[in-house]
Amino acid sequence: MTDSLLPISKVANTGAEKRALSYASTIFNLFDNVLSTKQPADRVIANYFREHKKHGSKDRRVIRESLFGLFRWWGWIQQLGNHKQEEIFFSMLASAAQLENHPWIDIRDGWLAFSMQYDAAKPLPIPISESVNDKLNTFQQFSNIHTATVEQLLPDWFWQHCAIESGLEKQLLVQAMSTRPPIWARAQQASRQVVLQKLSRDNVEASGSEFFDDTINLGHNSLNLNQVAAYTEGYLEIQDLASQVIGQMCAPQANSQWWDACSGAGGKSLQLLSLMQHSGIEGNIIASDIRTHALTELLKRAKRSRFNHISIAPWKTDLLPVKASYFDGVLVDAPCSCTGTWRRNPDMRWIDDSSAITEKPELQLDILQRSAAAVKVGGELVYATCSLMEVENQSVVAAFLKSNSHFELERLIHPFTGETTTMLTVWPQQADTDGMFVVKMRRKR
Ligand SMILES: C[S@@+](CC[C@H](N)C(=O)[O-])C[C@H]1O[C@@H](n2cnc3c(N)ncnc32)[C@H](O)[C@@H]1O
Repeated sequence: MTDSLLPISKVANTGAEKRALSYASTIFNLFDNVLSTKQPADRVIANYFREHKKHGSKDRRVIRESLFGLFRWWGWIQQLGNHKQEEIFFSMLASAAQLENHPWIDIRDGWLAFSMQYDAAKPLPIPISESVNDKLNTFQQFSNIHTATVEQLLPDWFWQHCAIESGLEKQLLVQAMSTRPPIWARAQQASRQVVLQKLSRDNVEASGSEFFDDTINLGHNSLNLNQVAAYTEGYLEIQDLASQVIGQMCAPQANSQWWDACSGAGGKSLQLLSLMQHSGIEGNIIASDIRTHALTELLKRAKRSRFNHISIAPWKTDLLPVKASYFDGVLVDAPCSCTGTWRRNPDMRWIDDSSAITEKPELQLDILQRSAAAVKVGGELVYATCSLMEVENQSVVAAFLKSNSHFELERLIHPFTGETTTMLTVWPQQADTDGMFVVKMRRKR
């Protein structure tokens, strides 16, 4: 990471102002690096902390949360002006801290004191409600930018590709996209009740979910999983609830043969194994990916969770790495724009552009076509993405079915809304999750 310096002329008079200046220059460095290199903020911040060991846990939290706050509200605060100008950057930091209701009021007020909005007679109100409309009002008053709108929190190119038309639905989506979802996980190798007891012994706050009987909600507290016995002993896997919907829609039968054609490090492969176990005898899973190191990680996770019926078959060429017409089920969890995971990575909505969406459908259709050859007659083909965009979802499936009339769509019941559909989108606002898309097709002949 190259050092990017905020030109600071302000002089700190109090301890809080000194800390505010010091945090501001670190956050500016990170923020400017993310924008200029277009590398994910998570990676930039992890590299920075690896190289700068001086920061304690509170520093790390202030820096991390403030950086993510800037990206979460960037659609509004970028209208304050050029972030490379000192007073403007302080205004941006103070706004983001206020919109996020950060608990470090002294730091926020330090930034406010150096900002172009500073007026000693007008302290910032705390806290503001979680409603995105209330936040918009507060921002408009603070900045005097009365043209700011709720939709601006997501980039224009997102709206150009998004099927949502109703104003209310848009608002609900932005409301969800402006907050972080809880950490969702799954119980495996034991009932949820047993896993919740194990978590409680380690003082980890957790609860069940009404939707699936193995889902666990770990809330918003940050966790060091290596100190959580339920995790190290393989009884707990972190997996967003929307992602869990995909395994649930696969609904693998006992003793069935599944191929996870884009397995990555195996989030869904492990879920499929766990579901098979629930329903009786564990079947077999073969996991494939073009990234062999992800498959190595998958084998480590499977070992920790004591799942034996899994093997790997990396894609080395475009030729099928597994037997043709053999599997009861094939899951294609295709590479995509990841717009459904923007709640956890708010930087991605500003460092990506529309090519993140428009470049993927050709590859998605190609992987789906090639993988379909592995499904046996009567077997199932599941296509999934963590995208919310029609061009990566419904359009890819329609193009596939047009030239593969031996497959037909199956009906699915949306687990959060009860709606029956053939093309199931999980929207983040439905159950406080990421966004996902899933379709199930059956091979007729
Ligand atoms: C959405 S991720 C999969 C996530 C994974 N299923 C999980 O649940 O953790 C998509 C995966 O597709 C893989 N991929 C990309 N291009 C591919 C290709 N041409 N063939 C097979 N896999 C590919 C990526 O390496 C990535 O791991």
